[in-house]
Amino acid sequence: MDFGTVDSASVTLASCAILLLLLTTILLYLRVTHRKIERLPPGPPRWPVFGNLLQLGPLPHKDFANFCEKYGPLVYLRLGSVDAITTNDPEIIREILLRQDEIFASRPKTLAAVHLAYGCGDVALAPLGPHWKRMRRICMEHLLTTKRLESYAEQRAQEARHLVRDVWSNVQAGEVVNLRKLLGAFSMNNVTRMLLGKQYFGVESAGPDEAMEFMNVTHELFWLLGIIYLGDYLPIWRWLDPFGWEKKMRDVEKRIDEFHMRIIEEHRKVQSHLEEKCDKHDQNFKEGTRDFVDVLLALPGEDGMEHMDDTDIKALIQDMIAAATDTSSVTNEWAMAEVIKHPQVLFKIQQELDTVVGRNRMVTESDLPNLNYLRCVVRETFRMHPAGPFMIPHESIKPTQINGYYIPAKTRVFINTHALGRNKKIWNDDIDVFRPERHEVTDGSRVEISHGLDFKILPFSAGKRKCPGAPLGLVFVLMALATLFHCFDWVPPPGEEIDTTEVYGMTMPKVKPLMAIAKPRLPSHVFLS
Ligand code: HEM
Repeated sequence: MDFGTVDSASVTLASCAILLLLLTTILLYLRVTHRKIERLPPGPPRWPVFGNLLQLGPLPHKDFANFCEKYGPLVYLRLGSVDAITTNDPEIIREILLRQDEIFASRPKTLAAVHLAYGCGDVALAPLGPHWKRMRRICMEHLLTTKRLESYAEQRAQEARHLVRDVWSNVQAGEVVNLRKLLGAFSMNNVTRMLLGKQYFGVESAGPDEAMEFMNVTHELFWLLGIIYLGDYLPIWRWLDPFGWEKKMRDVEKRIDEFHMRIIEEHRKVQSHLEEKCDKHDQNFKEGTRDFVDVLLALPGEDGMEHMDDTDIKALIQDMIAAATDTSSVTNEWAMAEVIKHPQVLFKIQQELDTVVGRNRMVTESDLPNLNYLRCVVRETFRMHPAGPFMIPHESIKPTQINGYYIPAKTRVFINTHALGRNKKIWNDDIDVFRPERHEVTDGSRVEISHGLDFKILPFSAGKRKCPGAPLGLVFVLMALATLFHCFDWVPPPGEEIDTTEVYGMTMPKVKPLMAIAKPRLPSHVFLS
């Protein structure tokens, strides 16, 4: 044995290890001193390892709002191993979403995003980069175009009539109306008809087994996307996974994928049948009443591929279902709850509807721009009950500064829209009062339901990541509300008050489903037409 050779090998190995240790120490030291030199925004004191995680309760948007109250409009938090900032201030929001959009328009790679959005291969949860750009362009240029959305107008009108018919049958049976159930079905049917060419609720639905499976799996998907999973902040939590949430994510991922795959296969079968029957270049075959899956199946793929990858199609469909259904139905339920709680608001909405629409026909989409008071009601609903309290969290891609404070790369950004709507510096003191009149305009112009120049409300966000479905989302909201307030009078069930306690999640609904009594207010021929 050559002891000399062994010795020199161990010496080299030991030197490498020491060098590595030294380098790591220097890097860590530089990182810490850099942070000390570069002033982080103020924030609550932090615990070792957990940071501020232990200071968060079941309603984190309220905890974050309290931090802003105490430490100022821009607050730094350490959530386990993750840097985070939160704000409820219009100027700082504008800085993040517009002036520094290039830096803050990415998304954190959370475990829910990895498992439930095809490895972040969708639009909404994808990090900033060429894939997100391509998927968003497909949404804007092929799915959510004005022309395509107009082609579904008749389907939407049918769903509005279904909604009225469902309430009407509750009235005939002397039953209390479960508005959560009906508004959920209205949004879901509108979305699935447009996306998949199917309805899952009502008389012409796709069949009870498929509808039930779809309902169960989407319900679990929404819940998992909404939870704050500690494994995203404390890597050790993932080894333990004490509540089995990561296992649940993998289970839902599998079931959703099987569901989407079945839908794609069904569409392929129908398409090849149609191709056999008619000329491929026939305009009717090309345009017909194509749903989103048909459109996506006909698009070319990347790098000269004839068709889009199935995974990309599934990721897009998944995104649209998640982004379009709960957002609109939760907003509708809140608006109905607040209006039923405030009969004087209901009275003013109905006065406007009687002037614009009259009492001899149903509301149509062309009436919606003329309902300025109802538009104020929707703005006020978004102020008090934004669909998602933190929208979808953003992430910074490189270090930057806001108001002279250092913001490290990969900082998670929680824009607190719930607290923005209750920020006393921008709203009057009556922030907890539902008062649509605060949004009224005096120059006769149309009330806009967007962030506007002042960023006082932020229903659909702004900048690169702003909601691409905002015009459609607004039609879902305005159409359901205008129809229900026009056709019926509404009161709470006898002896009950409307409860407005909320539960935290990706969207934030009322704890209890909204129940109310409806009374028809139009002549019966309008209902029967
Ligand atoms: C009332 C209804 C709706 C509300 C309140 C709403 C609100 C939002 C918000 C706040 C965001 C996050 C923006 C950000 O992170 O900065 C978002 C993103 C998104 N929304 Fe909507 N939305 C609604 C309806 C819809 C509809 C109908 C669709 C499509 C059919 C849609 C598709 C999307 C998509 C794809 C994104 C992700 C955009 C991206 O990350 O690039 N939304 N929406």
